[in-house]
Amino acid sequence: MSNEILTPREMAEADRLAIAAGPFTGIQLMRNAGAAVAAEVLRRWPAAIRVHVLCGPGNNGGDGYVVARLLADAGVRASVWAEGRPKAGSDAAQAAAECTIEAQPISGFMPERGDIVIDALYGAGLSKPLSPNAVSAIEKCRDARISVVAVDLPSGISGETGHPVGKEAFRAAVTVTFARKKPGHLLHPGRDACGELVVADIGIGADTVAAIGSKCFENGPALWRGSFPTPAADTHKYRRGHVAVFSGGAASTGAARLSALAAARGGAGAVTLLSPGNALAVNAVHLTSVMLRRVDDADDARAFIADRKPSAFVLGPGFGVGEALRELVFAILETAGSETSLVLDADGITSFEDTPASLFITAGVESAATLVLTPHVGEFARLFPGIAGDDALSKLDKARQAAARLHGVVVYKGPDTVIASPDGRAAINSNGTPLLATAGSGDVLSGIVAALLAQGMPAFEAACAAVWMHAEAARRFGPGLIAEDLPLALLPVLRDLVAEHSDGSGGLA
Ligand SMILES: NC(=O)C1=CN([C@@H]2O[C@H](COP(=O)(O)OP(=O)(O)OC[C@H]3O[C@@H](n4cnc5c(N)ncnc54)[C@H](O)[C@@H]3O)[C@@H](O)[C@H]2O)[C@@H](O)CC1
Ligand SMILES: [K+]
Repeated sequence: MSNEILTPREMAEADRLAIAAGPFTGIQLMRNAGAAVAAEVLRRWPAAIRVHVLCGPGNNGGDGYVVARLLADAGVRASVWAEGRPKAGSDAAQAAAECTIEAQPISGFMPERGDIVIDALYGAGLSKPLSPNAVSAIEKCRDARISVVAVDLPSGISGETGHPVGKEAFRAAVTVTFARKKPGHLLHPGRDACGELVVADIGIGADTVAAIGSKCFENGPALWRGSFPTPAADTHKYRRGHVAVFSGGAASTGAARLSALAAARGGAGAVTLLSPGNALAVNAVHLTSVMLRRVDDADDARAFIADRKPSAFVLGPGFGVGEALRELVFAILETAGSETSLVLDADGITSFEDTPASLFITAGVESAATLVLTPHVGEFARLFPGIAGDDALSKLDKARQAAARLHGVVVYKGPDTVIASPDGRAAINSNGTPLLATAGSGDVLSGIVAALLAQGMPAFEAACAAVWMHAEAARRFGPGLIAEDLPLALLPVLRDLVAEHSDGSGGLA
């Protein structure tokens, strides 16, 4: 796998293991890193005349000295501006000694429009806010609209959280990182600060990375294609899974129908809309292949479960917050069985704002149905206020802690959706698009998750696949997208996934 994400600490451990295993020593890895950055600069700006390299005191600065030396060797006018000096005897000190360009104090750095700047001030070792000189360098780059190439990470951004450690951070056009992406490259606002992200191979092997045992991945088909459902030739509709979606009352039925349609497009063999009596008529006029059944309360839900044995439920979209919803959740978790799943979204989450422990305890019982929760930032804070308010935690940490507390999968939505499983696995989604910021898009996502669960995909993989497909569908559809378009926009995405499954060509990365 090459989709593991390493925290800065895990990356330092991978460096250590790689150096211990050989063949590369620390300085050789640093030379490889610097060479990768210099090659990227020369490839993108073959006519670059003047390049400024900002070098910090640690190994990030060490990479910078290598870049400066190689660019000068290639005939570029390279200058070096240093903040602090590498510690004697360190790899960075050796890289600085091999660079014959005289380092000048960073306070004198003054780029001009058209220059290129290499930001090699701080990377994985950033431990405090940037100095006034470093902040001033950022401002000079911004004012002169300089193209910045960040080494490993834009200085000022935490590789762990993606948040600035102080108030300021570089905004790069390109960031070249090494071996694997770090959370800070994919979590906002770090993702935007990176510009285009390039992952360079510097000689740290896949087996070394595997030995680290990271349980965090970048979301994409490589993560879940092995369990993606493809209907067998002898299948029938109920073997492809039966999804049940709860409708709200007469004035709020649309959200549930969006979920239901998405569940059908997502491959569920049968979908039933469970509607209160007062909304049956309005639902009936809008449904064709989706079945309709009257369910007014938890007793009706239990009867439906005993009678039809659905494989996955969606509850929350447009339903209304309150006791009626909570009773349905308990009815499903307690009676549907551990082979079934419940996707709890929107009002389904908010309904537990005052009594979250009751949800966590019920979901934690071994025989309970599997729970997948899909909160956006506001809903997340309602259910997990302590976790949400802890500024030291990254979005990744927050989702993981929430999943452990919930005993279920958490899809913490946003432009950088994080999917976390109670077993510690997590994925950061990177194909998100602002096109999805449209009413009803979350209802569609819930329906896709349920469709994949109903077809037997494990909960973490189903949630990851649904998040990726949802965004991919929106991207391919493009501007003008509304939630109603999304179920149909899934078709080309599904077509490629299924084709890839059957011919093994790996058409989607
Ligand atoms: N062998 C290795 O370990 C490799 C490391 N690489 C590079 O090494 C980097 C990590 O190196 P380091 O761990 O030395 O960390 P950094 O180079 O990011 O910074 C560490 C140094 O900066 C100081 N510092 C941190 N924040 C500061 C601030 N805001 N103001 C002033 N000083 C500050 C620290 O006290 C320490 O001296 C990676 O980002 C990557 O660029 C690459 O060369 C690949 C190989
Ligand atoms: K940097």
